Amino acid sequence: MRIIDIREVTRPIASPIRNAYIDFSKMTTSLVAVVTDVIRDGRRVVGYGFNSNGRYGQGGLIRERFRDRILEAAPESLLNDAGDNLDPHRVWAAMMGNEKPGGHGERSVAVGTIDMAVWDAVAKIEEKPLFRHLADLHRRSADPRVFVYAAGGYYYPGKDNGALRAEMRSYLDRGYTVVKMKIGGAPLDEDRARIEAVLDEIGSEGRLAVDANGRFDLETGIAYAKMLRDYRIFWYEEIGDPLDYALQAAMSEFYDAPMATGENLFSHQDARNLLRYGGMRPDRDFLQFDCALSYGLVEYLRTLDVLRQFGWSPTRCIPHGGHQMSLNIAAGLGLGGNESYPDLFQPYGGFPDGVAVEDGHITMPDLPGIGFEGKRDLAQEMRALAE
Ligand SMILES: O=C([O-])CC(=O)C(=O)O
Ligand SMILES: [Mg+2]
Repeated sequence: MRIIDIREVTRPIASPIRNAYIDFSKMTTSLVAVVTDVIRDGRRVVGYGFNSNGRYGQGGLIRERFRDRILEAAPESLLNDAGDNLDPHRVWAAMMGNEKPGGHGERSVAVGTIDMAVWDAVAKIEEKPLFRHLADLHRRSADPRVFVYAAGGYYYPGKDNGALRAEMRSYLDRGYTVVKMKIGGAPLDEDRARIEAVLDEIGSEGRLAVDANGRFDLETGIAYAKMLRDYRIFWYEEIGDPLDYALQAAMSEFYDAPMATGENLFSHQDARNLLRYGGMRPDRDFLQFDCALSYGLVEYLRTLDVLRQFGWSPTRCIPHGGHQMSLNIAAGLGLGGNESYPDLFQPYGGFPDGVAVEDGHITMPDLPGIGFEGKRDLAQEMRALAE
């Protein structure tokens, strides 16, 4: 068996929203297809992947470097020992030939996108849901019930606190128990009023997380920490620059309640530095590394090894990104849950059709691969690329 083609198309996932750092008016994603010569159920097996929001499509890098390295490798060098399936670790090594260490920037997004498609193909060839394949590989039992929270609460033109409240109410109505909103894109007093409006709306029906998207310097981060201490916030996310570990460490002197970060760390080495130097607390904080932005699941497995070395449980991981790949990792390898954007970044985010959120959890259906084919609008885009 072999990979016969890798296709990429860059698609818009634009919307008029804004966080404390960027707007999404020109946001794109790379949709990738890894086409194999394997037939299952009378159809050619094609694995699909895409990058999550926040970084842009990576067509240039994929076409100039990573695609060709895989297609030019000896096909048998990409297979597992039994020769009956792809080995994602060997495909990853082929992609990363002639790449120096460090500099985990956009490259990690291109590789993560292809890696997602490779794992999708592997699980389809195994004729299993990816989460069951991962649990089997790691000799664990899968738990198809996964915690999910609703991310939104963006700034957008003309949005007042009434609209913000209605948005959060709609998430509770759809079964979520934790909702997230942006902070740091308005003056502190205005953000305090936004937070109070949301807390008033959700009452005891849900919990609120807040996300500063790396906007604050230490002084502002502390000012917000002092304000947030007045409320029972689910977590205080990405306070300062993602690589400023000293700032993150200092924050724990001012903020006892849970903090979260990691969506803009793109390698296990960066994750290790966060755990070494960031003062993160394994009994309460959350880690949000997103495989689709950070060299894929092959690298994420190394990150999970780093966590273990530092005494962290995988249950502290609730990845950024809202895609089904991380849902599979959560269900297969015991992460604490996954992000969800109920109203954004469609058709890429979300769950297979018919999967409902109940009491803040979804239950993964048994679909082959990552499960993209269970989501009609997404499957349509995917098949248009490769089938
Ligand atoms: O607004 C963004 O860039 C997305 C984000 O931080 C999140 O989902 O936590
Ligand atoms: Mg975030």
